[in-house]
Amino acid sequence: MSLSGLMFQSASRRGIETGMTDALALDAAERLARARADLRMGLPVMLTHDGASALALAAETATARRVEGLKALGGATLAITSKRAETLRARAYDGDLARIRVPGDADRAWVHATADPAEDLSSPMKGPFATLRGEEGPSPTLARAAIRLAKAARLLPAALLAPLVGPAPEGVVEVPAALVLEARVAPLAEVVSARVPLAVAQAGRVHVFRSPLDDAEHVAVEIGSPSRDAPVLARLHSACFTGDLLGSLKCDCGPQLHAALARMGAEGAGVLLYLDQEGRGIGLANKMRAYSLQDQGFDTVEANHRLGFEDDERDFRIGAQILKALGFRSVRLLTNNPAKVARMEEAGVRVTERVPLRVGLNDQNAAYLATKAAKSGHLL
Ligand SMILES: Nc1nc2c(ncn2[C@@H]2O[C@H](COP(=O)(O)OP(=O)(O)OP(=O)(O)O)[C@@H](O)[C@H]2O)c(=O)[nH]1
Ligand SMILES: [Zn+2]
Repeated sequence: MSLSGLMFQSASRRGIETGMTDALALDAAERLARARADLRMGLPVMLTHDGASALALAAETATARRVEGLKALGGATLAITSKRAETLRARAYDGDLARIRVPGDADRAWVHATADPAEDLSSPMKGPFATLRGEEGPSPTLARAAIRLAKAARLLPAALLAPLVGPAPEGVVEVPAALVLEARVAPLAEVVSARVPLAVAQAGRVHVFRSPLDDAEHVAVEIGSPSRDAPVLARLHSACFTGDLLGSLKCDCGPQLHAALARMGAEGAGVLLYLDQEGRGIGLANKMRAYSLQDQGFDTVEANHRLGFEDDERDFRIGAQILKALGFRSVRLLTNNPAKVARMEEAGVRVTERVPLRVGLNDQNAAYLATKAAKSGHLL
């Protein structure tokens, strides 16, 4: 019996009116949250589109039992991004993604090895891969939604799908693909703010923002009492656990974070957004996978691609939304990344000045910074 069926039955048995049943039904945000959590746990989700449905598992968390269960439904497909397909030399007929026909003898190890580039160099004999085109298998829309959910769950961007006829199996959450693919900016709301005196300025205040659509927690650090009527000195800093907390020498994040705060302290005013976008939006585990690939000789951009990600998976509209929520309309932006300036302007936050932030260059990160300059347009 489906989950919604269960809820309906227990509610009606107790004579509770329809209003209560409605109150128990999952809304769009809850469905997405359930789907992300379930994929992380290795559970399947049901995706629907245009009258067709598929069961989907994240390749990374799929257990042997569930892989076999999905294959038993007939015609299992592994959906990967076109970036990953390039590395695997698999033909991508669907633009941004490729649907690989899962061979009859493929097991969990095959699924993992196809999704995860960790062993690409040590076992290069993967494939050849037969990819689907057109009407074959689960539609590109279903496959795309499954990959998008895996990314949102901070897993490897690959999903195993099998066609499903009939209602959702017991306990499996049903999610329309359109819900996943609709490009929406998370509606952020401030949860709380409190005074935090900082080394760089006694007058510090930390604001915490959350969205009902995901598990992210973004922070704004306000220094002094910046005027809302003039451009504020601002930094959009993406979380970097290794650089910000551990003092990693592989990037320049830690020194940038501290230099930005110091400058705001010196000017007596500013706002630093600490955005929950670890690893340019791919999450810490995937960033560490990228680091392993970098130790095999790939640069920061190539490593992202081999994993199946774009160079940069961040959504800077989040930063713009927080600035606006705090009442700021224009900024002097501390960054070396022209894309950040462009994204702010597009999102309706005026950037009156780009303030360069050149700190933290060392022997270990020189190649990383050079790659960002050459491939991602960063200004040195
Ligand atoms: N995927 C990936 N992420 C990385 C790597 N090195 C650092 N990062 C992440 O890159 C992000 C850097 O963030 P920022 O410093 O805000 O952004 P930026 O694009 O470098 O721009 P500015 O610093 O403003 O010039 C952080 O989320 C880091 O965790 C890497 O090799 N791979
Ligand atoms: Zn970093």
